[in-house]
Formats: sequence, structure tokens, C-alpha cells
Amino acid sequence: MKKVAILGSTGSIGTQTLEIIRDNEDLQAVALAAGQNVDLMEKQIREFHPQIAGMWSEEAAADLRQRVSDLPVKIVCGMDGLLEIASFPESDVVVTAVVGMIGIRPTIAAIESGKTIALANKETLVTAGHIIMPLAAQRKVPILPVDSEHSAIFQSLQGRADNQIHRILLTASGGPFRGKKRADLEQMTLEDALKHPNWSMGKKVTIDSASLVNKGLEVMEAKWLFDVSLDQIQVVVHPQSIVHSAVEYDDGAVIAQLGLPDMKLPIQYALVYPERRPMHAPFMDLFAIHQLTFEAPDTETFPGLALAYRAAREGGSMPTVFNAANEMAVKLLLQKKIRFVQIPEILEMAMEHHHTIENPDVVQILQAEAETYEQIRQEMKL
Ligand SMILES: NC(=O)C1=CN([C@@H]2O[C@H](COP(=O)(O)OP(=O)(O)OC[C@H]3O[C@@H](n4cnc5c(N)ncnc54)[C@H](OP(=O)(O)O)[C@@H]3O)[C@@H](O)[C@H]2O)C=CC1
Ligand SMILES: CC(=O)[C@@H](O)[C@H](O)COP(=O)(O)O
Ligand SMILES: [Mn+2]
Repeated sequence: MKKVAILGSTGSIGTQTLEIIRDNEDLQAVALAAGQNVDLMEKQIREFHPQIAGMWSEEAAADLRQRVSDLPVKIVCGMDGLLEIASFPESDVVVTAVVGMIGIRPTIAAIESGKTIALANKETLVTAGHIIMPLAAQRKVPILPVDSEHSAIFQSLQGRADNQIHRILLTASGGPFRGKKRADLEQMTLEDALKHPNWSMGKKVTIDSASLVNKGLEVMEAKWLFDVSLDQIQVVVHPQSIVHSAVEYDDGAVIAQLGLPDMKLPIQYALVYPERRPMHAPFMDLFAIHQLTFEAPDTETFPGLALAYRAAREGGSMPTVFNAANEMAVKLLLQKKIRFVQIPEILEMAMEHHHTIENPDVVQILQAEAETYEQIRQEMKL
């Protein structure tokens, strides 16, 4: 039996992880953590019987504790609760499916406790990859990618013990605004940005896809996961989201992973790796898909991707500032306090203001995050 802890069990990745657990008798959910959705957490506890579960706020945890008082489950809250769930002694693997850099400390706690990491939470690697990757290597903890592109790259690398590859071809759908120009984007609303052409996902990553910031975060995620230079990662816009990414080898051979856009495959692959198991989902029909197309990203219209490369090349604390500014900008867009086109403006402003700290530790990363939020509040008079 493989015992699984899920950080973010009520979200898009979290609920799909539980669907995989439901379909595989040798997987068991032993620990669940979520933010505010007490109703869904109660249902999950009643179906999956974890030994421990957590909500972010004390009030939500108290409500949950009372609702499930008939069951033998420990209810915890806050960051201490997340850390306890991440390092819960019974679990073998921790699925990091919280959204945002709040995942840094629980991911470190899980690695320090020797857990295999199934990593969806890309913001943690973007901001703390220089801490996470060496720590995982030192503790001999595998970090298995869940993000669809990184899973595709990982699958395309099977059989290669080293990373002597020529390039990674990181595919991007282009999002709902592909083909539009800057003047068109001025008119785009939150509702427009939330209409991803191919994937059904949480709101934050959906907005990030529309701004191409998601691809910028994924470039940094790939750099850390596969130990390649930024020059070895090429973003390729592929509107059909069928080629989930590819690896180009030194002899020119390109190996890719293809399939319909469905996160259940990368989630299951991370949970049962190195096995491949049957999947209860529709399979790809190439005749129905008819054509696969590829184009270069438009970084003039979508400066978020160029800013991500700039932050990644600068390194140190700059990716944290890029990421924190984006987390705040997306929150403001979701609250309708800014327009979609302001996202890259906020990122650029935050990055210009920041003096990079080389090799920041966790305290410095969290401090850079807080300073970025404060800087944006001041500039935007919030
Ligand atoms: N969705 C997808 O298909 C993909 C997602 N990813 C990445 O995976 C991560 C999760 O994305 P997604 O599932 O879409 O996000 P969702 O917004 O759907 O889910 C986020 C989850 O995190 C929980 N959460 C939020 N804040 C806290 C907190 N303070 N403490 C504990 N739990 C918290 C939420 O709980 P609640 O709802 O109860 O508040 C929810 O369970 C992101 O980093 C994203 O970029 C990567 C590839 C694909
Ligand atoms: C499903 C997944 O992995 C998302 O991160 C996806 O990549 C979003 O699509 P685009 O960013 O390519 O639009
Ligand atoms: Mn992705």
C-alpha cells in the first residue's frame, strides 16, 4: 500500500488526485490539507478516512472538527498544521497541490521527513529551487513532476540516467488570448482570462496561462527539475495542447509525450512511477485531432514570459519577487481591482524596485515576498 498525503486536497489537482486514489486499490489517502472549503473536506474525510486533516484558519478547523467528531481523525490548522501533515509519519508520498509559494515550508518539511514529492506546486521550485533540489538530493528524496509539461519531459527522459540533452521543447497553449495584440488585451476582462481553451484548472494557474506567466514559471521549474540552463529551454506555442512537451537529444532526435489534455495521467504517473497503469479516461484519436501546429511565443504582447526569463537570468531573490508580484497581481485581478493588462506592469515595477539577494535562505525568500507585497500596496495605493 502506498500512503499519500495531499496538500490542497479540495483544489483542481487535489480532487483529481483523490479520483486516482479511488481507482487504485493500492493507494490510500492518509493526510489531507486544504484552505477554506470545509464542506468538501468533510466529504473527503467521510469517503477516504484520512488519519489527519487540516484547514488554514482556526475557525474552519474548529467547524470541521465538530462536523467529523464521530470519526477518528485529528484536525489541525495553520502553517503548523500544514507542516504536521507534510511530515505525517504514516505517509510515503506528499502531493504538493497548494497554490502559491505558501508551499515552500511544507515541501521542505516533507523532504526532511524523507517523503517522495509529487510536485504540482511550481511556485515553490521557482522561488526556492536552489534550496529544494540540493536538499532532495542530499536526503535521496525523489521529486516527481505533476505539472503536465514537466511530466511529459520526465517521461521523454526515461532511459537516460544523465541530463546530456540538447534542448527541452516546453509547449504552451498560448491561452485564451493567443493571436491578440496589446490593444486587444486592453478590453479583456477577468471572465475572458478565465476561459482556458483546453484545460480546466484552478483560477490562479488559469490566469497565469492567459498572461503566459505560467510558461515563465514553468521555464524556471524545468531549469530546477532537469538541471538544464535557460538557453536549453525553448517555449513552443502549440494551441492544441496534445504534445505536452518534448526533449531534443544531441543527435537531433526529439522524444515527446502526447495525449489528450487531462491531468489524471501525470498525477497517476507520479503516484505509481515507474509503473504505467491503465487509465479510465478517453484516449487520443489522431484522426479526430487532424493537425498539430507550432508557433513562437509573442513576448511583445505577453511580456510576462520575457520578464520571467529576466528574473531567472538574474537569479537569487529575483524569481521570488517575480512570483510574489504575480501572486498579488492575480489576486487583485480576481478581486477586479486591476485590469488584465496591468499584470506585467506590476511584475516589472516590483522587479525594478528590488535589489537582488544572492542565494537567499527561506527567511530571506519570505521577507522578499512580504516586501514585494508592501511595495505593490504602496505603488497601487491599496
Ligand atoms: N490545476 C491544474 O491542472 C494544474 C495545476 N498546477 C499547479 O498546481 C497547484 C495547485 O493548482 P490548482 O489545483 O489548480 O489550484 P486550486 O486553486 O484549484 O486549489 C488550490 C488548493 O490549495 C488549497 N489552499 C489554498 N490556500 C491554502 C492554504 N493557505 N493552506 C492549505 N491549503 C490551501 C485550496 O483549498 P480551498 O479550496 O479549500 O481553499 C485548494 O485545495 C498550483 O501551483 C498550480 O500552478 C500545475 C499544473 C496543472
Ligand atoms: C495543465 C498544466 O500543466 C497547466 O500548467 C497548463 O500548462 C496550462 O496551459 P498553458 O500555460 O500552456 O496555457
Ligand atoms: Mn503546466
